[in-house]
Amino acid sequence: MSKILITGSNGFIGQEIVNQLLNTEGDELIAISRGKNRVEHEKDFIYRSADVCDQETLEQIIAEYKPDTVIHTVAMANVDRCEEDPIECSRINVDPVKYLAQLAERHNFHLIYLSTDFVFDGLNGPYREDDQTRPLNHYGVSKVEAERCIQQSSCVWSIVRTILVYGAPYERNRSNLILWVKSSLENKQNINVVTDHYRMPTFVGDLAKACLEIARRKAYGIYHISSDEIFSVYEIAQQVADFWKLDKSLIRPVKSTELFSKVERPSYTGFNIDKARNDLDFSPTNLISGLEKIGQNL
Ligand SMILES: NC(=O)C1=CN([C@@H]2O[C@H](COP(=O)(O)OP(=O)(O)OC[C@H]3O[C@@H](n4cnc5c(N)ncnc54)[C@H](OP(=O)(O)O)[C@@H]3O)[C@@H](O)[C@H]2O)C=CC1
Ligand SMILES: Cc1cn([C@H]2C[C@H](O)[C@@H](COP(=O)(O)OP(=O)(O)O[C@H]3O[C@@H](C)C(=O)[C@@H](O)[C@H]3O)O2)c(=O)[nH]c1=O
Repeated sequence: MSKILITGSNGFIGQEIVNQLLNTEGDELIAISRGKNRVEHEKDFIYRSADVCDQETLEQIIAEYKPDTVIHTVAMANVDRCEEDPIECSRINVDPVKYLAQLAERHNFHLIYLSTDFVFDGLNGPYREDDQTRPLNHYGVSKVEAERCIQQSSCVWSIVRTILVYGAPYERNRSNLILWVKSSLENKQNINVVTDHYRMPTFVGDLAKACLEIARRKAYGIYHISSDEIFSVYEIAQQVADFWKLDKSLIRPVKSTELFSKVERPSYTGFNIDKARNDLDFSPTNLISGLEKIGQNL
């Protein structure tokens, strides 16, 4: 039996990984997040409320439970907040990763780190794993720095980059792009949606499955995990309206410069996912199937 420790287990992606891991046999789970545990499951698991910026506590937890793998999802993932407070962004997004890489060297575990398409500038997508990074904002800079800390260490590592993750969240009060569009249109609210951001949206179940496959297969290096369909965010909103038969006229097309005056985001990302297909048998959920799955879970 392998021991997998997940940081950020109360987060959108963390909760999905926790549930998938508990729903399959074979691995033992240790979960860490800041507050009280917010995942209830019929199967017991070890939960420790801890701040990953607290190095002493982190080392004590690693030394006590001796995980084989650590999946690190914790981040300040609000891009605007990262821009407003780059010091806090670096404290949460970089420092714990640097320390986890050192712990991975000392305690011999496989470190799996969640990263993003925002490491790229959006001028040459879809991107391959070895393409040159060039982040446009502080969030992206912090993720590149964290990636570099891992790559420069001698630990055993995987970096999982992903894009605009959506799905039915375990906690019903949590939102993401699809649920925001759906609920706004249901409530007859007008929304401004960008026509010049192109993404390959990622179904959260696919991402969690890929992280666990990487852990189980000991697949090392960088992995790009997303769908393989490129849409503008405006097209995604249109598809949501079509799928749930909502009023499309409430969706107002706008340019990103009208919406985001301070923080630049990459225009055209998307990933080449051949490596994940080959090494992990990764097979992405398309947007319509993702919407169907959300519909079944709401
Ligand atoms: N969501 C997306 O579309 C994408 C996400 N990613 C990456 O995936 C990862 C996970 O994202 P996501 O699940 O959406 O993020 P969330 O914000 O939903 O989850 C982050 C979790 O980390 C916890 N946390 C934050 N700071 C600390 C800390 N100091 N110590 C312990 N726990 C902490 C939070 O706890 P609490 O709830 O208690 O505050 C929260 O549960 C991130 O690394 C992000 O950069 C990459 C691309 C796209
Ligand atoms: C708030 C808002 C966003 N959008 C668009 C902008 C963007 O393309 C998309 C999602 O906007 P958000 O501000 O939620 O997220 P944003 O910060 O753009 O998205 C990112 O999240 C981080 C964590 C990542 O790592 C990325 O992969 C990425 O998907 O929706 C609108 O069109 N209208 C709006 O009112």
